[in-house]
This record gives sequence, structure tokens and C-alpha cells, in this order.
Amino acid sequence: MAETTSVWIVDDDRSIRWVLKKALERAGMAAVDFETGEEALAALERETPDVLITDIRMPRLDGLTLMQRFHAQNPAMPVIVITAHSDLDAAVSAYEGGAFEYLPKPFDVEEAVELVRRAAAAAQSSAPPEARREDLPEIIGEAPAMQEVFRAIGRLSRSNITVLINGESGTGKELVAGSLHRHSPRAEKPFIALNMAAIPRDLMESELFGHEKGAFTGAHQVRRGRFEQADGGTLFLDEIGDMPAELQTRLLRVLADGEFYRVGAHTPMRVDVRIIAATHQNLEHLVEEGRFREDLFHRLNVIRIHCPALRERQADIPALADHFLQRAARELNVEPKQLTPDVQQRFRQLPWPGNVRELENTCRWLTVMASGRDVQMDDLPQEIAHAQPEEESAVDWESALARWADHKAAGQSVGALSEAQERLERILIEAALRRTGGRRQDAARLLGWGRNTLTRKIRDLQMQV
Ligand SMILES: Nc1ncnc2c1ncn2[C@@H]1O[C@H](COP(=O)(O)OP(=O)(O)OP(=O)(O)O)[C@@H](O)[C@H]1O
Repeated sequence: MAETTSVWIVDDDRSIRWVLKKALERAGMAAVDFETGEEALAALERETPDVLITDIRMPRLDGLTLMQRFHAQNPAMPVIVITAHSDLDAAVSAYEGGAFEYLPKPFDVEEAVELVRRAAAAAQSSAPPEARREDLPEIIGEAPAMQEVFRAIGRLSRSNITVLINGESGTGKELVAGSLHRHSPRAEKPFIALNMAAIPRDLMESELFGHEKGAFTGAHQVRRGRFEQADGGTLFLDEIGDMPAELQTRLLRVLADGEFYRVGAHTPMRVDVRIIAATHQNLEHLVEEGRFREDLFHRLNVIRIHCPALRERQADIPALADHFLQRAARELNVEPKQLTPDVQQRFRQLPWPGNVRELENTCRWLTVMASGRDVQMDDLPQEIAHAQPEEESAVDWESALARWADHKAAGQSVGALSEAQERLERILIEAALRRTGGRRQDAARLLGWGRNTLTRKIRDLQMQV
């Protein structure tokens, strides 16, 4: 995205406007706020924002009408509607106006910023293919754990197979799904992403399958659901673990026979959609607890890709940070910042619970806030300056191992594999015995071995325990 994203906020509540505007500006976007829908419409005569955020309940011109007027001029414009839960009915009736996202009140400001960013990015990626190609997000990753992901993308290219991606929030699951789509025979067809955790339950069904005119109060027109929109292409279902039981049943049916019913319809529709699902949860556990259908799990779990947490691939942190600093500088039209070596070192040690997304946000923040060209320790935001460095246990040992292997191979050393295996086993056995106070039975269980195997290993490795 070369240009700064421009966002308009329409709300009669001054404090909400203020909070949103500040947060969006801090995130490097240009925000303009309007107290009334009329003012926003007047401004629309002169220019158009990239994203519109509007409250639903406003005196005179309400948010839904405003949204319709904006969409009449630009049907693809992303609109984010702020709604209280009690207004959900009204939100449903707004469906015919075109696509929009919801921001349920009360909302978390960071969540709102993230939603805006996604909406802007999605609008861009639905631009004509020529315009899109240059902006393809690059997946950065040199660490061994990431190479696995690339290999999987490569192996799956030109295939239409169902894929389940797991990994913590912000690890790049959507990026990987997009890449799988672009390398598939469906590349020229739509890639539609839908986050189950972001949609109110009551709206999920019609969001996925669409609805007929008159299906429920406020359904004044037919609406195509995401399945229809994705026909011929790929539907990315993020946070699939949050899908309610009755929808799981319906999804299973579509996957089994390619047919579904719009809400309120009597005749089925046929679609050809590839499903890529993602989750940060352990679906096997959800199945055991009876919260996720086992048959659906097996249908989705054909091929699995794991997106590693950022702390498991510390080697990639400097390159990622550099990439995000460059991008933020381009967006804000300023000179790119650089991290000093001690800040780089600090970044490598942080736990990054929000993963790549958190690193990305931090880089954007630094681009706006750091005073000089070089980012110093003093420039770091509070939460990072005071965060506990990651424990040794979670260090990126695969990168270290890769360097060791490289060194061995370069020295023409023979037998590196058995040497590594021996050292690996030794370390794991020692850790398990330490943790269990030397009790072999328990240590064996931790290691996933029988007690006899552990005893034999200890003897073979001539370990002193
Ligand atoms: N390897 C990577 N290289 C470059 N950018 C990345 C990489 N991984 C993630 N990102 C960026 O980090 C942000 C978060 O990624 P993404 O939305 O794909 O994560 P996610 O796992 O789908 O998150 P969530 O589960 O919260 O939806 C995006 O802006 C994405 O472009």
C-alpha cells in the first residue's frame, strides 16, 4: 500500500470519534471525523475515503442510510458499522446495502484499528488483478520452521485440496491461505476470507449462505452469501473453532455434496469452493470435548500446515522488522527507521504473544514515534521496554541446529546425524528426569516412551543419572 489509508469516522458521540481518530493516526492512517451523516455526505462530493466507520444510531441520518448512500457511489467501499448488540436486527436489515463489517460496542480500540486495516487491505486485494499483482504481500521467513511452510505451499500448488492451517493469532495464517490460493488453479477466481470469531452468531448463517428476500425481518432483498461469492475460488474460514454447532452441520453438508440453501430458500444452490480453514485452537481437544464435530474435523484435516509462533523463529525477526519499517515509511512518506543492534537483540528475545502482527504494529508505531532515524532502546513503547525476555526454553533451537549442521557439512564431518540424535536424546532425557525429580516412570511418560526404553537409552548413552 503506497498511499496512506484514509478513514472517515461518523459518530455523534464526540469521545468515540476522538478515541478512534487518535488510534488510527497513531497507526499511521489519515482519519477525518464527522458529527453527522450529512456532513460526511457533503464531503463525499469532493473526495472518497478508503474506509468508512459509522455508528448506526444517529439523529436524522442514521448509519445504515449513510452506508447505502456511500455504497451507491462506490459499491466496493469497506464500511465498518459500530453497533450495540441490541441493534443487531438493524444491522441485519442493512445487509442489502452491500458488504460491511461490525464493530460491536463496547470495542477495543486496537481491535478497531486492526479491523480498519484489514478492511482496507481486503478492498485492495479485490482490485483488478493487474493492480493487485504488485501489492502481493510477501511472506518473509528464513528460519527452518518457516521453510516447512514454504515447502508445503510448494507441494500443494496446482492442487485444490482442503487445508487446515493452525498457529497462534498473528502468525500469518491468512497470508499463507492467500498464497495457497494464488498458487492454485483457482488463482484467477475470488479468494474470500471470513473470520468466524468476528461475526455475531445470529448473522453467521446468512453471511455464509446468503438469504432470500423476506427470509427474516429486514431481509428486503436477496443476498448472496460468501459461499456463492467464492464460487470457483477459495473460501478462507478463519477461527473455524468458533463456528457454532448448527453451522458446523451445515458446513459439513456443503463439503459433502457441494450444495446448500440460502436462508429461507427451498431449492439448493450448487457451488464449487475450495475450503481453507484456520484456527489457533487445538481442534482435537475441541472434538474430545464435544465442541467440534469429529466428522467435520476429519474433512478439514486433510492437509495441515502449522504457522510457527514468532518466538520459535527468532532468526526471522530482524528481516521482518526491516520489512515492516520500510513499509510503514512508504505508507507515511517518511525516511525508513533502522533498529540499533541492541534494539534488534531485544526484539529477538521478546516473547511476542501477538506474533508477526504485534511486530508489524510496533514497527508502525516506531515509524511515527521514534525521534531519530535510528531506533534506540529509549524509543521503545512501554510494554516492550518492560516485557520479560523470552525464557531460554523457547529459543529458536532449530536455527541454531541448522547452523551447526551447516558447519558440520562444510567441515565434511561424517556421522553428524547420529551425533545430533545422541545429543538431542541426552538433552531431552535430562530435562525429563530433572522435571520429575529422577522418577523414571514419570520421565518416560513425559518423553512418550515406555519405562524400559528409557532405561535402555540411559544405558546406551552411558548417562550418569
Ligand atoms: N511471514 C510473514 N512475512 C510478512 N508479513 C507477515 C508474515 N506473517 C504475518 N505477516 C503479517 O502479519 C499480519 C498478521 O498476519 P495474518 O493476518 O495472516 O495472521 P493470522 O494468523 O491469520 O492472524 P489471526 O489468526 O489473528 O487472524 C498481517 O499484516 C501479515 O501481512
